[in-house]
Amino acid sequence: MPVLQVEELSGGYSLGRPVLHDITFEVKPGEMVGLIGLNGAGKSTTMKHILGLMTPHRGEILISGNSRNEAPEIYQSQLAFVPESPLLYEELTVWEHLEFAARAYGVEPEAYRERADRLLKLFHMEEKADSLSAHLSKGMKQKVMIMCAFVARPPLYVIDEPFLGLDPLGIRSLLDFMLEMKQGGASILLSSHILSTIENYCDRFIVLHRGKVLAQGTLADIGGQAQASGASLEQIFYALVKDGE
Ligand SMILES: Nc1ncnc2c1ncn2[C@@H]1O[C@H](COP(=O)(O)OP(=O)(O)OP(=O)(O)O)[C@@H](O)[C@H]1O
Repeated sequence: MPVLQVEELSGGYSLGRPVLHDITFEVKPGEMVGLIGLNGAGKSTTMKHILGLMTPHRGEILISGNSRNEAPEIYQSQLAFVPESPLLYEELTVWEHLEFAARAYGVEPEAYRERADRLLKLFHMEEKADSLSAHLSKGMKQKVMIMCAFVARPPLYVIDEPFLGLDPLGIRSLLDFMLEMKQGGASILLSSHILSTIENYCDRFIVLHRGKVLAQGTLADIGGQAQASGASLEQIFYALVKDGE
C-alpha cells in the first residue's frame, strides 16, 4: 500500500479560487519523490494540504490508508515535516527540541538518546547541543528542524526546500541520511529548486505547473514525456514548463 496517496486534490486559500487542480500522485514505502515546479506552482500548498493545515475543496489524501478526517491522530503520527524556514522555540536548547519532538511522537527515551546523539554528530552540531536556539546561525536552525523530523522516524517525511542555508557538509549529511531512511523503508516527499542535487537521489519526480501535475514518473519517464530522453532533470524541467506555458 502506498504511504501517501493524493487523489484528485483541488484546493486553495479561498473556495472560489482554487490554487491546486486535480492533483493525483502517490509515494510508496522506500521511495523518495521530488516535487518540483516554478515559484508559485503549488508545492507548498500541496504540502500544507498533506499536513492537514488546509482542507481540500475536492479529493482525498490518505496516509497509510488513513484519512485525516476519520483518524486524525493516526494520520498525524505517521508524518514529520521539515518546513522551508525554521520555526523554533527561542528559549529551548537544541537538545530540548530533539527531546520535545521525540516525546511528541512517543519515542522511547533510550531510542531517542541514541538517535539524537547520532544526528548531532552527523550534522556537526554536538558542540551546540546545549545552546539556546536563539543563539544559533540560520543554517544551524535549519539543521535542528531536520534533526527533529528524523528523531521521530515516522513512515513519511514531507520536506520543503531543505537545502537553503545548509553548508555543503550539511547538504551531504542530509542526502546520505535521507537515503538511509529510504533504505529502511521510509517514504520521502521532497520539494527543491536545486534540481542538479536531487536528480540522482529521487526515485520519481512530480512536475507541478500552475497548480496542475504537468508530468510525473522516473527521470526516464518524464524525459520521454518532455521528448528530451537522456537529458538532465533541469533540461527536462525546462522543456516541460516551456511547453506548459
Ligand atoms: N497564504 C496565501 N494566501 C493566498 N494565496 C497564497 C498563499 N500562499 C500561496 N498562495 C498562492 O498559491 C499559489 C501557490 O503558491 P505556493 O506557495 O504553493 O507555491 P510554491 O510552488 O511552493 O512556490 P515557491 O517555489 O516560491 O515556494 C501561488 O499563486 C500563491 O500566490
